[in-house]
Amino acid sequence: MSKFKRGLMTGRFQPFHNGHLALAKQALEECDELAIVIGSAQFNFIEKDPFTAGERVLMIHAALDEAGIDLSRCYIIPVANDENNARWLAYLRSQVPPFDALYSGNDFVDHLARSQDPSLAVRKPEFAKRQEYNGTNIRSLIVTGKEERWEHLVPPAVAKVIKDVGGVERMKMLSRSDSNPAKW
Ligand SMILES: Nc1ncnc2c1ncn2[C@@H]1O[C@H](COP(=O)(O)OP(=O)(O)OP(=O)(O)O)[C@@H](O)[C@H]1O
Ligand SMILES: NC(=O)c1ccc[n+]([C@@H]2O[C@H](COP(=O)(O)O)[C@@H](O)[C@H]2O)c1
Repeated sequence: MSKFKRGLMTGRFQPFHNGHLALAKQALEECDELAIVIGSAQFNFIEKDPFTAGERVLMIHAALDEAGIDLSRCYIIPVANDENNARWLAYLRSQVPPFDALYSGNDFVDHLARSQDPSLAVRKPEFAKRQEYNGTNIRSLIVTGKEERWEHLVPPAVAKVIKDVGGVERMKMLSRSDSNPAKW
């Protein structure tokens, strides 16, 4: 029998990389089911958040499928941010199926969750190659580098989605100050 009925992991997944996949596998070893929450779902087409929530759903679904993970055990749920951090956990619970374990290596998320429900189990990931498997690093390599510098850091299915949606060109465009509203 699993330790938990349903785990939840949250992240922006810009893009979903090998570290995220490792965390999903770790959670699925301990939980019957896993909810993967796509946070900051309302943001897209900006440097830090280049992909839409829908594109991130495609990435995660394809990566789990490619890894041979039983998709019937997984829920992929985009959730827009709530401006009120003090009620974040209650807000999150209103958007997702019930969960009894939260998987997060983010200290801020850990702090918010524990302060709002001291009984919730918060599980830390065993970080996989944190310097390389890191969204900020991967976005920077996509913008400045060639395919061989970033492709091995994401599941092959994710690299395909990034290319299919024109993600590389989009990110290069967003990095140029004249085409990025955030830099106007
Ligand atoms: N290399 C990794 N191995 C295991 N878990 C990871 C790894 N990188 C991130 N995570 C975890 O995945 C979740 C979502 O992380 P997040 O989307 O912030 O990834 P990130 O790569 O740190 O992104 P960014 O650099 O874009 O902020 C968090 O709980 C985080 O701790
Ligand atoms: N107030 C909120 O809506 C709130 C608070 C904490 C985390 N989150 C989300 O949880 C996710 C976790 O953050 P990391 O991707 O940085 O681990 C983020 O996507 C963020 O959007 C949202």
